[in-house]
Amino acid sequence: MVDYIVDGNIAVLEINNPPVNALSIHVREGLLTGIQKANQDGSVQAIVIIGKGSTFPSGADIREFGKPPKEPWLTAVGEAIEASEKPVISALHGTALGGGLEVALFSHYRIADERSRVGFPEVKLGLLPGAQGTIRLPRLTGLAVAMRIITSGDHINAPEALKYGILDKLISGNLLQEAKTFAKSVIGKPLDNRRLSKIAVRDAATVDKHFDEALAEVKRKYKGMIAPVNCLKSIRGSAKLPFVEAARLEAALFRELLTSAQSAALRYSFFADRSAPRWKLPSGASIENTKPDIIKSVAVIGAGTMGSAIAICFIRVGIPVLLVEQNDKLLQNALKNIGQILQGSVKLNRITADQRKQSLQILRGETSLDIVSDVDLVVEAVFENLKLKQEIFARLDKICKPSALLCSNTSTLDIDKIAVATNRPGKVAGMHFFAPAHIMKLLENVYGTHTSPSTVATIMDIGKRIGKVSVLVRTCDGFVANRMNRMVGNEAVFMLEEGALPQDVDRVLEDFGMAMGPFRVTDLSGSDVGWRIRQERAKEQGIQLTYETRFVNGERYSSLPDRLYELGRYGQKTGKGWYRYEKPFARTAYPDPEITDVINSHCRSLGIERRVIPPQEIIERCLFAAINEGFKVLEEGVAEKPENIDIIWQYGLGFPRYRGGPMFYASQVGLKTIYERVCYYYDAFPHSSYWAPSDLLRKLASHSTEVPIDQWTSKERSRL
Ligand SMILES: CC(C)(COP(=O)(O)OP(=O)(O)OC[C@H]1O[C@@H](n2cnc3c(N)ncnc32)[C@H](O)[C@@H]1OP(=O)(O)O)[C@@H](O)C(=O)NCCC(=O)NCCSC(=O)/C=C/CCCCCCCCCCCCC(=O)O
Repeated sequence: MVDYIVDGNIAVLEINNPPVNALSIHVREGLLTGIQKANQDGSVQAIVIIGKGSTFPSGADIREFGKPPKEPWLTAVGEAIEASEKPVISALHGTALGGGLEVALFSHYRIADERSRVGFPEVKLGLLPGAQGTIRLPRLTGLAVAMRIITSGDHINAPEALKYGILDKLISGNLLQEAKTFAKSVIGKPLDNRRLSKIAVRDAATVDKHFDEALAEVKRKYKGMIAPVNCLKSIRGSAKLPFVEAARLEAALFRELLTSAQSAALRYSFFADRSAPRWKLPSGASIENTKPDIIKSVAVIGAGTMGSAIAICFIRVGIPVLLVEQNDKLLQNALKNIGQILQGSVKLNRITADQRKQSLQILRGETSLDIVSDVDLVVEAVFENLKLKQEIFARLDKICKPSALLCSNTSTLDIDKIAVATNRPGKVAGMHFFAPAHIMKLLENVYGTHTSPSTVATIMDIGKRIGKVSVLVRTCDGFVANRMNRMVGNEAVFMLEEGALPQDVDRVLEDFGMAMGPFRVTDLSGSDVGWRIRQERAKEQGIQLTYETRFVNGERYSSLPDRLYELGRYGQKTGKGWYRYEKPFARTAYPDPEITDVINSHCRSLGIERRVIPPQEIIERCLFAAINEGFKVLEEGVAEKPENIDIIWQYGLGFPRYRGGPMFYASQVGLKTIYERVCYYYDAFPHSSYWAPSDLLRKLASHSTEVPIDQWTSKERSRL
């Protein structure tokens, strides 16, 4: 894993641990013996550490965290590097991250390919750079820059790193050759002034000021996360304490993080990010064996808010879009809005004015569907109504070329029911974007019974091309996101009937870490949307909904949201919803005594006695109900693995990454507890049938020891 090569008077330690040269145990051992050997070898006068392949080490081996640590630890390896009697030069290329950058900071010199990047992304794993990164970096960059780099986890490009003093020299040619030449030039020079442990933090006197400012910033930006706070405490230690004591403090703060639930969740999320887009169908077709079609042009049908935002997703990566809207006035409005949104992106430095211009050049608005005959992919984004969508798909089927894929942005409707309207069900799929579609990272791609593997491969591939985190799910009512989130919404409203207020429910869930509570979310999207869907469904079933309706088909129903709709309280767009806003479209939500009155009078009129609902009950009823549904989603094969569900929640529903997602959270709570509480609530609320415990959950909870999350699907499902 570490090759020891001597060339003249230079020893080269070449790290060879693909794909990212992670500092696994054998790499650490190899580096340590390499340093020792080079120091004992009389012919060697300088040592170069370099990575083979595409990169210098990109960090510690994340898979080793959570297992019993194996010596030598990285700190011991680093201390041997720094103590070397012969100069050690780290030669960086690719991404020198985390422990990789720490190896470089233990070295006496750092040179780097000019295209390389460095950084300490540990905070994103709920950790800190625990091999003295927090106490060495400030000695090079000063406190403010070190605090920013370490608490953000951002990558820094090589020229910037040179400017901050992290690097000594940038290389544009052959890195190894240049490293050897550089090494020769420093032979015999004093080393103590190159050993960071011997150098003071130059702006140590200002540490309290920097600490206070940075702490306020991370508490605002990374609410609820402990790692950024520990990073700052450790950096403060670097300025206040002698080096050895600062290192001891860093180790203690690192250990606290390493064993934290947050780090476990973030490390899980790191691998879930990479695993979720890897799709596999029950037929065996998968990302490994199926080629995507290349999409060169797209039509978006419907130029409402959603359709316009979807169009932006494509044009900003250079894919031409035909935006079709039957009403010319709406179309012109949409084109104007798209221009404005892109102008906003220019102002925020997300794109250049030139990129905006190029994007708009490949956008064309049309009022006739006939124009889409030649596109490779159609994304339909009209109102959520099955009959309307079926009509559009039947027409598209006739107009579009046979190879074109026809996709719907439906958020709930069964893809199979849309596909039957066409003669190409293999080329029909769901592409469920989340609002606002040009901002939200998630794309829930949906396959139906007849969707072909190549259609799946193509929608997953195009998702990646437009920069989305794409997760594949099988069609069902609401797919994964809306199907599970419906339980949160239902329970939240039922708790209003039983004693809570919108702000109580939202506060508890936001304190848990959710980006927004369910009532603030409803106000954002508009309660008229849900009202229309409920009315449609009731009409389909021949049911008349009234304020007195408490059960629909034997299921508990609350008419509270309907009362709000009737009062014209649609949410932010009308300046009133579950909250009050200063004016329509204002963002700040204020609790509204009028809503308290509406809820109280609703309860009085229905004879419901109100009670105090404790925060734990709010968490359990919203999240455990969703988790139980998540197990049903796994059991039915709607989602292939728990990571897919968790990634959907993180990127689509604002679930805190530092809790992993609802399924990972369930694994931390313990499946026995979840199962018992689900049974308890099913007993208490038999008219909410979603509380019926999932068979998979019951099975997994019955094991005497917790079944690890990576075994929740394959083994248990086959035994059901
Ligand atoms: C930018 C990347 C490097 C590359 O990106 P890309 O090209 O897109 O490739 P990916 O798809 O992301 O990755 C390719 C595959 O590699 C896997 N991978 C990537 N990085 C790692 C890694 N660091 N470890 C393991 N595996 C990794 C990835 O999963 C892919 O595999 P697969 O295809 O999915 O199978 C990008 O990959 C990236 O950003 N990587 C992560 C970089 C990172 O986060 N680095 C920091 C890691 S943490 C770290 O370095 C910490 C250092 C401190 C160590 C402190 C030790 C102190 C010891 C003190 C002792 C305390 C003991 C206490 C115990 C006690 O007291 O008892």
